[in-house]
Amino acid sequence: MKTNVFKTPEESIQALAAFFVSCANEAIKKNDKFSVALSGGSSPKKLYELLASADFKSKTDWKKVHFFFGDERYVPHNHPDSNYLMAKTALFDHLDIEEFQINKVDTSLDPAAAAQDYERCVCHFFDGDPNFDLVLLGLGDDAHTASIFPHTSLVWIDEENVKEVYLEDKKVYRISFTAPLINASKNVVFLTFGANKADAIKAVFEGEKNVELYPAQLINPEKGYLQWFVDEAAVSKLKERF
Ligand SMILES: O=C1O[C@H](COP(=O)(O)O)[C@@H](O)[C@H](O)[C@H]1O
Repeated sequence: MKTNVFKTPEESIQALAAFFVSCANEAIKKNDKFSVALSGGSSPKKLYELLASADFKSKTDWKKVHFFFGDERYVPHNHPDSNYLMAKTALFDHLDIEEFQINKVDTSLDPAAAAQDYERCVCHFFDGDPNFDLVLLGLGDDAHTASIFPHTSLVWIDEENVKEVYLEDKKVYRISFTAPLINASKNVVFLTFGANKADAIKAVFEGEKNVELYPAQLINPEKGYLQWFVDEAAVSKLKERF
């Protein structure tokens, strides 16, 4: 595991955008395609906008990039909470790509069927043996990642790759990659910044091992490479400094 610490969120995002395109270029050179699972929430929006900017648009062959979603809110695709809509507005709309390159969760199905359908979609893309070139993740203030929230059934899933989860407190469903699918990836990257993430980072890095309470501790790619892109504020509570 490598932790990359930057002074500001902007510097973290800039470095992650550079890593994204180098990872894409390496995969395209080797396999003629690049598979990436995007994260949702608020943190990655600026990353997607940067990737869509003139500086980065020309740095990889976007026609060879296949986009998936590490988690999705169970809402229609035009709903303001939709991770797809955020990525579309910030990134897809600015790239010269085809619709088939964007693998979205079918939220018109019921939650369990949507998860099964997305599981099939992922398995089909990888001929039954999913291993993404890159999975982008965020970290919630409560140490959740993707939609693997504390004290939910998703923490303990070890068979399925994609699963629905009901969040009792928010009264909503989400569809999420499971930890085994994420851990089968070649590269896994957390983008986390801001002082509001300092307690969650401290718990994940230096807290007791308790995946039920801190689900992000589940992330440990078997053969892949785990990296964190963080700012100084996010790691300000750690005893061990980088
Ligand atoms: O709910 C979500 O939150 C996490 C963290 O999001 P952030 O808004 O605090 O950056 C994110 O990884 C996940 O994809 C998202 O759906």
